Amino acid sequence: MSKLERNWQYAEQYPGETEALVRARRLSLELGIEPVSRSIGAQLSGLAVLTRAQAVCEVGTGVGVSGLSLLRHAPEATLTSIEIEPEHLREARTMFAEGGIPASRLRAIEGDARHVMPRLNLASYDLVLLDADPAQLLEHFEYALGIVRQGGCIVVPGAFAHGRVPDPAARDAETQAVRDLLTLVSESPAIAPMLSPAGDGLLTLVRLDG
Ligand SMILES: C[S@@+](CC[C@H](N)C(=O)[O-])C[C@H]1O[C@@H](n2cnc3c(N)ncnc32)[C@H](O)[C@@H]1O
Repeated sequence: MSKLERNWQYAEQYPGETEALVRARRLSLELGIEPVSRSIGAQLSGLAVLTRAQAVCEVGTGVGVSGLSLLRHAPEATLTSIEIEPEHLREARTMFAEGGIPASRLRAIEGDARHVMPRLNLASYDLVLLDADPAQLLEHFEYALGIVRQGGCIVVPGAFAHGRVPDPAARDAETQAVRDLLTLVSESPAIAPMLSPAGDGLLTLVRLDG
């Protein structure tokens, strides 16, 4: 194992998780839903604190690993979580309830993010997580840009598309969609982008303009 791989592995194993997170992660893997990695979960928890999050939106609930992470250290925050698969959302509701998240802090919306996001209030979210279908990432990003407040963040796990983004030979549509987003935000004067090698890559975008 190279030094970089050892560093990465150490960072992934370092964060502690609550029992609820351990349970949700296990269920997620059993159901074949890829949850955010432990280090990304820890970064989501920290970002919710740093942005003083009160309103958080996530696209791609899964069974709740990212959502539980987002709410972990932000007791004031409520989560609007969008999921297209009813079965995933049903399991997630159970995981949130078992994790002690009261129903008042969770607005779980079943539906396609492309239909739900345009109905959300503009410039009113402190933090928006995009973790659904990579092929729809650019579309989700455009909506996210509309609903995040100035100084708030849009967070995109999977920014390396399973390691394919840095590989010039990888030219599939999903990889290309992530590359297109990386290029778009790096050229935008309205966004401060940060790309971390945590998990499968975590892209954090701070909205700068009014
Ligand atoms: C990678 S999993 C999310 C994992 C979750 N964020 C976690 O860390 O536990 C992606 C989820 O997005 C959902 N999804 C895919 N396309 C969607 C869409 N257009 N709108 C809403 N949800 C979608 C899938 O059903 C799946 O549950």
